[in-house]
Amino acid sequence: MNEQELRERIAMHGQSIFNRGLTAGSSGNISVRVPDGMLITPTNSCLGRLDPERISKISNTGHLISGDKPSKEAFLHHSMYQSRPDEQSIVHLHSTHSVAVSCLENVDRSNALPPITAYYVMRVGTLPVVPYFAPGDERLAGAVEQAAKASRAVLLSNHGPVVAGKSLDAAVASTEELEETAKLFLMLRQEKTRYLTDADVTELNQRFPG
Ligand SMILES: O=C(O)[C@@H](O)C(=O)COP(=O)(O)O
Ligand SMILES: [Zn+2]
Repeated sequence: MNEQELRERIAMHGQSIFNRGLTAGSSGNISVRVPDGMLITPTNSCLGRLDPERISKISNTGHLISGDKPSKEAFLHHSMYQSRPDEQSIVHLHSTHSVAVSCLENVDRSNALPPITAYYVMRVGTLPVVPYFAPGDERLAGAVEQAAKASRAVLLSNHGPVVAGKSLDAAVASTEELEETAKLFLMLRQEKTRYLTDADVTELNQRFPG
């Protein structure tokens, strides 16, 4: 996809995400790598009403090349790309059930969600939880960079998910699957539940690597 097509696809996904209530107001941000840096949604923009021409383009050193002022989380996207050189896109949302899990006191901070379904294991895998810092706090960079070495998805405490993918479509699909699994996890909290076993997870990772 060329840069113009990527801009249009960011706007298309933003609108779809917003229209389905997966993030509200001006929350969330989306980025895609381009050869000379990244495209990222402007700060305070509503994902449902993005203008492809105004999407920010920033260099690999963090300088604005064109478009509106970038998301305040651009540094966080940059850190995640550093940890995951094969990933091409990152999505951060305030999707309700994922945010709810990020607020639980006794969540497993090495992996917030159990393997409930095969598709979750294939699309997300593990979900380390990063300590709380205010949005835009640069201390998030180091924490996310470290956590993302082992997982394409991280959960920011009392905030929400950040998910990388090998394409924009893949990053969006993984973020949606994470949200559905967070919802199932919360629905099943009072129920005796059979999660997938370690052997099931190993088999899935062998059958569907990457
Ligand atoms: O929660 C926040 O403030 C940010 O993480 C966010 O979701 C939206 O920030 P901008 O991308 O700067 O609009
Ligand atoms: Zn946020």
